[in-house]
Amino acid sequence: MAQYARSSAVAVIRLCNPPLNALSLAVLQALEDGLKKADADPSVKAVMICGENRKFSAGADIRGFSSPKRHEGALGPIVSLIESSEKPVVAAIEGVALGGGLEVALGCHYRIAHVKAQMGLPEVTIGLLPGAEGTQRLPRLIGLPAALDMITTGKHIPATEALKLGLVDEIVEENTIEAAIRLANKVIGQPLGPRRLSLKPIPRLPNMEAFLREALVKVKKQARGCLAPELCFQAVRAAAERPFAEGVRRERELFQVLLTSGQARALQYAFFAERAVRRWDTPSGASWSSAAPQPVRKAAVIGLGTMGRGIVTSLVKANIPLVALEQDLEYLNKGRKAVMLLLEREAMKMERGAQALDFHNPARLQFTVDFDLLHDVDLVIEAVFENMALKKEIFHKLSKICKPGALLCTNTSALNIDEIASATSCPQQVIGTHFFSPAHVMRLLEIIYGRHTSPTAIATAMQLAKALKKVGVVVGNCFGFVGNRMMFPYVQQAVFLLEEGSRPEAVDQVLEDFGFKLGPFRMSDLAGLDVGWRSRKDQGLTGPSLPAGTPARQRQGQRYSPLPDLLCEQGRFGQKTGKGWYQYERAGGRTATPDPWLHSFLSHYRDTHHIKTRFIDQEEILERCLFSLINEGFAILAEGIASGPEHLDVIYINGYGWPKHRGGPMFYASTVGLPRVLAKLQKYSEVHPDVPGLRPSAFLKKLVAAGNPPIKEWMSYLSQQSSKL
Ligand SMILES: CCCCCCCC/C=C\C=C\CC(=O)SCCNC(=O)CCNC(=O)[C@H](O)C(C)(C)COP(=O)(O)OP(=O)(O)OC[C@H]1O[C@@H](n2cnc3c(N)ncnc32)[C@H](O)[C@@H]1OP(=O)(O)O
Repeated sequence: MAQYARSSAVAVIRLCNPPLNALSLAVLQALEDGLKKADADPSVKAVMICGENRKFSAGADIRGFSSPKRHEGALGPIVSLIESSEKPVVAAIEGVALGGGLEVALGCHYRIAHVKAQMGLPEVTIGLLPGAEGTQRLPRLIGLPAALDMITTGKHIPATEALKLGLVDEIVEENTIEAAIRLANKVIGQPLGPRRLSLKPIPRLPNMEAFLREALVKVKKQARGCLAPELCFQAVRAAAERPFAEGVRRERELFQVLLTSGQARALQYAFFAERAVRRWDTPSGASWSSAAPQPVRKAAVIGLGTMGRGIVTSLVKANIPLVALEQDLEYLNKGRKAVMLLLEREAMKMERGAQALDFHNPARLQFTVDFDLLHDVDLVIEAVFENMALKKEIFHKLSKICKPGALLCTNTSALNIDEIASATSCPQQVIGTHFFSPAHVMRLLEIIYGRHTSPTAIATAMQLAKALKKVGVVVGNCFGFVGNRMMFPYVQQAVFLLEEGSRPEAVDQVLEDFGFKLGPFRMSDLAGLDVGWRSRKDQGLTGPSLPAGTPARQRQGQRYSPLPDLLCEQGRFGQKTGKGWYQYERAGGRTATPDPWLHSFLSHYRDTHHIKTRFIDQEEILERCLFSLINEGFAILAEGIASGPEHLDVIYINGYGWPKHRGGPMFYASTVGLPRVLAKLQKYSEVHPDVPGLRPSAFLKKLVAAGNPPIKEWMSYLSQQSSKL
């Protein structure tokens, strides 16, 4: 748990808890023992603390926070013990020093870091605050503005920036341990008072009050209902306003509030869920543990519309040489211009700028209309618009032109992977890679295997997600896959609520108050209403192929709302046309304002169809939208389309703006309680028997009958499945 050794007069304490030396209670005990041993040994003149395997520490063991043991006071006293040592203590930071790990380093009298090390206090991202006096020491070391920024955002900073901020005393490119031992020997006998952060005053700001006021407004705005950032702020404010010991007391109180909060549980669940989905498997037995990815040395993207441009940008940022293909020169030039603009912007955001991206080099990024140039690529991502015939034509061509073994990916958001693969002679190499817009920003990559997709293809797509710094989630093939399939009943309920008397702004408000970045109507306006309209026309739900005499508000005996189709017929496609569910300042404008035209259009529509309007309260809006989405999630799990609830949650958090502090839809259902979700669905389903999305799924009923088991046991109620959580 921690090794104790000697390098002449320097005692070396090495934290050991692979892979990242998380601070479990055992590690902390061993650290304390080591410090006491060094203190008691008169031949020890200085101490050096480092971590096993060139990693300092990723902080407190997050799994430990859900245990009933008391641990809130476990680390703070040890950090104080380090600081009060009469022998100089040097931290040798390699790899990561995060959370409690950095707090240990802050207790040390000197900090030396490897140039590639990363530091941060990311507790806020798991619903906590740095509870081992970090909120009190960091502002004393690097000043209030920088400390507040690090603590309320949880960002990791590289060693070079840490040096500029004064967080570390020195950075080294070679052996950090040797450099730290040298430093420890050098400072033996020097006064330690000035190195004890708890004794330092906070550097004053010209107008502390105004700074804190403005900072709080910013923190609250960014938090969007998440509690931890504001409590982090309060702890740092205590550092600015109170003596050290009082600040520590305040930090402990606030830490305790967060530790027992539902939000912390949700965020910690989300942390492990994101890691659990990396261990993918399929019902046919393919698995991450046995499938090896193939290398992607060169890739191609077909189609330079909005999605294709973002995908190209992502691949260039990941340093993958690339061919970008369009159907003709006009589209190619338009696409090239847009891609270059995106890349210029990305380069400006990066530390080493455009040089690092190297996108002006045709050997790294080539634009073409010539399909034959795809003959030597390892992977192709097709990103043309959602049309099965067009996609099949392209895949047929690809299977003839590409080299054997090349991975053929389709960026479809709903279409059948098997049908696309049927156009090729190599269906085992065909896979869905569903990116989310904007593709160079959004973290989610939904990876869809078809009936014939090989384990190697899945492993390669997962490897690609990692290279693109995205979260890959492997799911099965069905209409809309996981994300959009769960979205359909949610959006459908939102539209039905309008028919029954609500307004877009009222529905959006409820869901945005819940924590979504955008409510369903603002989101549809952003995505473009025409996208769904085209899909509904292709499905024969609207448009010229609709059989004459079809009732306006029914399709195949089920309730249907033609409202979105009617808006599209009016040319209201959302932001792009300046009008949709809202009105905008101009076509392409982003500021949504309620539209009186839409309100009277809705009244007229309700009159035409003799719909009695009623007042719909917030609870009904929230429950009908969310529970129908969750209900679809249970159906997806029962069908084996996803191998666990964590997959659905990771998809929703990273691709659909679901508030992370609520843990994802399935985790949320577990916190509401499955009996309650079931009872509400039953109630709404009785009122709306023609809406299948409200009919409780058999799996949900089974779990309720089984006594509402915890989320990690759900899958065991389906034959043979086990949870990865
Ligand atoms: C019982 C607890 C006693 C402690 C008492 C403390 C008392 C309170 C006082 C202080 C409170 C301090 C609060 C904290 O320190 S909270 C922790 C803050 N740290 C973090 O949030 C960092 C979390 N880790 C990461 O962000 C990443 O792991 C990173 C370090 C960036 C590395 O990323 P990557 O290279 O992608 O590796 P993985 O994420 O896959 O990690 C590898 C496995 O390690 C597990 N892991 C990582 N960090 C922790 C951790 N802090 N605790 C437990 N486990 C951790 C991770 O889950 C991976 O394992 P697996 O694949 O099995 O899930």
